Amino acid sequence: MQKLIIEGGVTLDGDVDISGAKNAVLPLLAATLLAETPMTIRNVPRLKDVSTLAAVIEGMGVTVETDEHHNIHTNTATIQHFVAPYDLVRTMRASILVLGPMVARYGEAEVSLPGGCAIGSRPVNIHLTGLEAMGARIVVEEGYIRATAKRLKGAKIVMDIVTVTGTENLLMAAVLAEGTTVLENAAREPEVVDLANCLIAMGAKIKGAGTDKITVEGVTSLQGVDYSVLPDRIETGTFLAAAAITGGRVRTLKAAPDTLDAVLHKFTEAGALVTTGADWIEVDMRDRTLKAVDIRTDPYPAFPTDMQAQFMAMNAVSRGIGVIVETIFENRMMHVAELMRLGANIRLEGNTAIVAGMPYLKGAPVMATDLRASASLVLAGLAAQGKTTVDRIYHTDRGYERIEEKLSRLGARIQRVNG
Ligand SMILES: CC(=O)N[C@H]1[C@@H](OP(=O)(O)OP(=O)(O)OC[C@H]2O[C@@H](n3ccc(=O)[nH]c3=O)[C@H](O)[C@@H]2O)O[C@H](CO)[C@@H](O)[C@@H]1O
Ligand SMILES: C=C(OP(=O)(O)O)C(=O)O
Repeated sequence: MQKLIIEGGVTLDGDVDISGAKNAVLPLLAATLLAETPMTIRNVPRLKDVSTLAAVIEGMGVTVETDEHHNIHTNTATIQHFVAPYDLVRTMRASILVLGPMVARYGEAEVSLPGGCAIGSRPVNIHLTGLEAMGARIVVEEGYIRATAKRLKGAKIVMDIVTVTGTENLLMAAVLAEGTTVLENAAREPEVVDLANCLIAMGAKIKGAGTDKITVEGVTSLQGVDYSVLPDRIETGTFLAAAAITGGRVRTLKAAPDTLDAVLHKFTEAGALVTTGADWIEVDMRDRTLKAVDIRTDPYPAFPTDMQAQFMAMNAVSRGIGVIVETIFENRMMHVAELMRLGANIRLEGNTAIVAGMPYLKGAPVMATDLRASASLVLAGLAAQGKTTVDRIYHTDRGYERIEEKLSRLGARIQRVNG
């Protein structure tokens, strides 16, 4: 198993290129199932999750070619069957995203029930009731969701909870349904908008993406297009946090500043100098004091749960006390115990963490429990005195492309080792 070894205490300084967004490319790959002609997705990050979803659709018979320029080319003409198997789905819950497009276009789909994961139980009931409202017959047996429909029918769907992949799945189902679908209490995340923009380019009729009410007029077919993935706002935020936590300066290039308002506001509140251009963001923490901030996670445009752990690491070495409330996932505080192994002073009360900033952390062996927990441990390791070893970095590789190379170029002493 691979690990990251970090010698902390280096002030980071430099520019870093941001990759395409994991949470945008996954629904876009699923959307290629809707295309009757070949399709190209550009700015694809090289991530484990991308290869997993590519394997899911390839397993169905779709031709998937990845080139050396971060592009994926797909062709659904060769599709043979409609099953997303357990051994792939269990490694990545977002595989559920193939359900909506498959049942919409082919009238049947069989997707392993994703099950829970480290951060929460994460049910998919809203995906399923939404498809049922569109006329799909859903049967859950032997660990699989089997969905069938002659042709989906437009419906008014009010989602109980704001769900990102739920909104995306129902959006991809609605584009080929007969008649009008209205998705209420829809997720407003930039990745939902990116998917809608791609679907519109493919020929879909969608209004309201980016608001909580999305209206879709179904069409009978969609064509493949050439589409470039939105920059990853969470990778961006993580590298900016690396600047803040080491008292340095990092400029993230090929970024999308307008997707990060809530996060940038918190960097400013934490004492950083934040500057932006059309496609870059810089956090400068040199000669400034890092201050603890209060965070409450909520659906977009509020502060994202996927940046909560990284700000926890920042608070751990800041001046003052910061209160962090996680409202999206019931078990997304597993990094607390690991950060405490590095000397962080954190009191956990349910889904609230009270973090008292310490003058310094000290390196230690720690274990990643999930993707963003791993990012918080890397950040804490960059700030800590001495050596930190982060184990189980297969979590990191799900969502960060060559994190150690990108951080090394900013001056970090970090290396990936086997065993
Ligand atoms: C691939 C992807 O895009 N992943 C993101 C997506 O995950 P994902 O789409 O899985 O997260 P959701 O937005 O669906 O989850 C929000 C909350 O709704 C609950 N829920 C969801 C669906 C459902 O049918 N029933 C239900 O109860 C979940 O358990 C959770 O408590 O949004 C999350 C919240 O911003 C992010 O942390 C993830 O990085
Ligand atoms: C929770 C995350 O991803 P996923 O939904 O793919 O587990 C994440 O990106 O932080």
